[in-house]
Amino acid sequence: MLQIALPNKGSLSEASVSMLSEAGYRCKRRGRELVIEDPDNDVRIFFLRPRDIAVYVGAGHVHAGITGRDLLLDSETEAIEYEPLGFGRSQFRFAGPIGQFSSIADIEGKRVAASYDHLVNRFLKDRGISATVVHLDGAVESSVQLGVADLIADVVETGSTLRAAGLEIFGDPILSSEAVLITTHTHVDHPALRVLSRRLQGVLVARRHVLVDYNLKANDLSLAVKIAPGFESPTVSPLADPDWLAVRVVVERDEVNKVMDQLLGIGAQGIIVTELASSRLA
Ligand SMILES: Nc1ncnc2c1ncn2[C@@H]1O[C@H](COP(=O)(O)OP(=O)(O)OP(=O)(O)O)[C@@H](O)[C@H]1O
Ligand SMILES: O=P(O)(O)OC[C@H]1O[C@H](OP(=O)(O)OP(=O)(O)O)[C@H](O)[C@@H]1O
Ligand SMILES: [Mg+2]
Repeated sequence: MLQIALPNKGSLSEASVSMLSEAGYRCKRRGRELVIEDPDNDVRIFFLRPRDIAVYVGAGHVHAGITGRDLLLDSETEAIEYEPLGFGRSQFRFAGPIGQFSSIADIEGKRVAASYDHLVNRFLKDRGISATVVHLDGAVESSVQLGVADLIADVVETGSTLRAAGLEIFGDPILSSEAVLITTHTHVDHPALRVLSRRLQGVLVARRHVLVDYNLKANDLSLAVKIAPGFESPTVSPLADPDWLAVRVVVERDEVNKVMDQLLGIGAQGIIVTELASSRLA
């Protein structure tokens, strides 16, 4: 039975459950259940603190998990990134009071507040900078105002928490993070992990694409295929009127409005867009 760990709270929690549900696993909690059995898929799901997931997976007791790349790297365990999952994107960055820091070199000799101490210590060591990392559990942005640190290193998404604390980012990002599927070298070839990964990829591809249907004069088909070639080739069906065709094609979500404008430009009619629920396209 494949054992999977999901975040029980925090920014990645809801999105992890949604993604696994869309991939066909039973993982919606009715109350505060810590473990859910999914006998149909031969899977057991554990809800654990986001920071602890790499620890359990790294120790080999749980075969796989979803956590942030930043938490994985900070954990310094045996856990490895299996694949990125395209949500929970953030950057891990240094920030200080406005106007006081401009480059990483300015950190020398200063106190850096962080919850991700290993990540920060490694980054500074690699650059030959010595500084004191002050460990805090959260709300790191308040540490400068309250006098326990000169600057911080923390997760930044919109930047609004930083701004509210009178801080600004400086220097290169320490890390670009997102939710990742993790495992260990021991379990990397587990057949059920392969199935999980294929299903998650199916959800990811479906999220990135939409289905476009339209009618077109048969003579214009080659122009339409140039505009939207699809994964392999569009599906073309005859209409009752022999001069016209019905075309169905998969299009990247980000491109769909441009594609519809161009199809309209070559005379396509009745263009409609449909969401994909899941896929096995790639
Ligand atoms: N605002 C955010 N936007 C995107 N991802 C975030 C954000 N805040 C945290 N994360 C990501 O979520 C993970 C950490 O989860 P989070 O901070 O929500 O949980 P936590 O800190 O353990 O919980 P809590 O903050 O309640 O103690 C990290 O991988 C981080 O990159
Ligand atoms: O750039 P923003 O969109 O403002 O988001 C970043 C903030 O979100 C996270 O805090 P979280 O809610 O996890 O609280 P915590 O610091 O107590 O962990 C992170 O630690 C930052 O404080
Ligand atoms: Mg947090």
